Amino acid sequence: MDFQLVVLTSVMGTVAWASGIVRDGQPQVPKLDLALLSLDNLYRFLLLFTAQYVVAKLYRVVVYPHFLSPLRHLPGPKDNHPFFGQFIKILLDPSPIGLHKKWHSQWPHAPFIRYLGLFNEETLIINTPEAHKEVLQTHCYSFVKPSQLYRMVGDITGMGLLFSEGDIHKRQRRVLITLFTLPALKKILPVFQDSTERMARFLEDQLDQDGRVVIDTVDSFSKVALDIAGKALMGVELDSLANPRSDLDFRASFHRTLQPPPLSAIISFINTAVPVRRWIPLEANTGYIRATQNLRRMMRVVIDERVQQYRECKQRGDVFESPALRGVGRDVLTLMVEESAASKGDDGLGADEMVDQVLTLLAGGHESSATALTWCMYALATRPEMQERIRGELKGLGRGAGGRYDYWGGVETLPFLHNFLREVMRRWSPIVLSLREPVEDVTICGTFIPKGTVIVFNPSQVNLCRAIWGDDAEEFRPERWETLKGEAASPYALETFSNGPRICVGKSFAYMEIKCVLVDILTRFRVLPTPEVARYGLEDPPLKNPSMMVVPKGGLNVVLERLGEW
Ligand code: HEM
Repeated sequence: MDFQLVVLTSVMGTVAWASGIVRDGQPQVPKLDLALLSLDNLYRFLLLFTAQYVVAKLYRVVVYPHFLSPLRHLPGPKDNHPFFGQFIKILLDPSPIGLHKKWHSQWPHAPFIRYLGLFNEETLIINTPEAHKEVLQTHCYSFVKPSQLYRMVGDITGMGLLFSEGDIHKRQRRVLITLFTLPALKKILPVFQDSTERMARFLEDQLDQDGRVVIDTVDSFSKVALDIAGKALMGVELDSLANPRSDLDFRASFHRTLQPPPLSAIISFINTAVPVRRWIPLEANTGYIRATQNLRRMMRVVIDERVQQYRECKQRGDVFESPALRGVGRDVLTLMVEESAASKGDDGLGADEMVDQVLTLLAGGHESSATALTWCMYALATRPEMQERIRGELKGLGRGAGGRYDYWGGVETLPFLHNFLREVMRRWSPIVLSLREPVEDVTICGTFIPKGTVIVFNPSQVNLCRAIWGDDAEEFRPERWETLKGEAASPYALETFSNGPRICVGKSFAYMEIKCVLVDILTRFRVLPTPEVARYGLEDPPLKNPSMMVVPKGGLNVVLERLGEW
């Protein structure tokens, strides 16, 4: 914005200077010179531009945040770098949420904590349940996702539900929410069960002579969750998807975008603050761009085929089933195509919109569910008594046809399993943060927030708050969910899936997926810590930073051991 404004005023200044509107400080009759594009005028322009740009930046970086901003008195760290604020400290911290947590413990009751980001950009962290409620629910549509957030993941998702705003968001949400209702999930469940059973059989095949296998949970569950998502969201075997014009198949492209190599992750981190993506010719960056373009092309092929197959099937008067899921169940894309075909007026989704939506669901759901599964495995490996408790609950359930547990009347109702999972979600919220900015000046919990201020929504800020969860907030204690009291009983005390009109659309889908995986693992294997994990004990392993997910640095290995009869 500053840049455009300064260019405009510099052009106007150059014209005025060159054509003699102002000379010796006196206004003159303008005399337009046809040779405006001369070298002299270029020097004049550069002079005016540099002078004005430096003044504008000094104002933004030094004067406004330190002396004029109405937010400058809010609580927050003051040990800022003169130009980079807390940016470098956040980047170099051992945890992506470490400094946020530290500031929260210093100011637990402040609705917002203010810190300065890159070039001293003022940033507010939502800090209390009340402030979360106001931003995410009461004033939800007074806030939008800022361009920084789009630059984090928008290359992958496009303008799907995650980034649409206002009436477009409400319309898309109406369509997508129907795909995650209980009847829809019941159609999707067999696809999950099919996939998780195949995963368990695959793991059994990997066991050594002692009946053991070591798995890197981060890597393995990322693959498992992507397989499940491929089937459950798109009705395809991901290994069958490739782009003939690229050496990266779907899986590799997805991996390249969501788990980038370190330099690529750093470029992505910088790109959220300053849009440098287009200008960096390094392979670490161009590889990322190629991978995102590749994903979109492959997705478009799948969707065009699905729409075509659906139309042909309807013309024949048959019930449509995705070819890869015949006799198994339904996938979200098919439900989306059916819903769009049946919808009246403008509610249906076009093919481009479907590409955005499916990639949004895939990006929104895959890595977050995989990360939650990693933390489940970590919790189980370090707390064997909890494995036994879940097995004990499963023992009480009967098995139906094909040896499968009844899900809705059985697995879904197991209290300890549910509390275990809720505690995993609280203790290790997979998502590091999301962003908002107000589209107009707003006052939230008595704090005046000017339009355009960057607002950070970090679920762990309330999930781990001692004032809400007690002095043992950092402990992993599923039992706490049996008797929630006071503020902990409020839905705003747990922000892992957000709240309000933009609450995660895939929350029940994620719970169902994770429970299916846990059941298949815990009924076949004992989960044991590797010596490295045993060394961490009940302390968290080191975390990856920068990262969009709260995930162990360099992976996290556990041992799966054949269980035998139990
Ligand atoms: C453990 C797993 C998951 C976690 C922790 C999680 C967390 C979240 C959070 C915090 C948001 C709010 C983001 C924001 O407002 O900026 C969100 C939104 C969203 N999530 Fe999830 N999610 C999970 C699984 C899923 C799954 C499985 C899907 C899809 C299949 C999904 C799809 C979405 C979508 C589409 C949105 C945008 C909703 C909207 O803006 O209306 N998520 N999720």
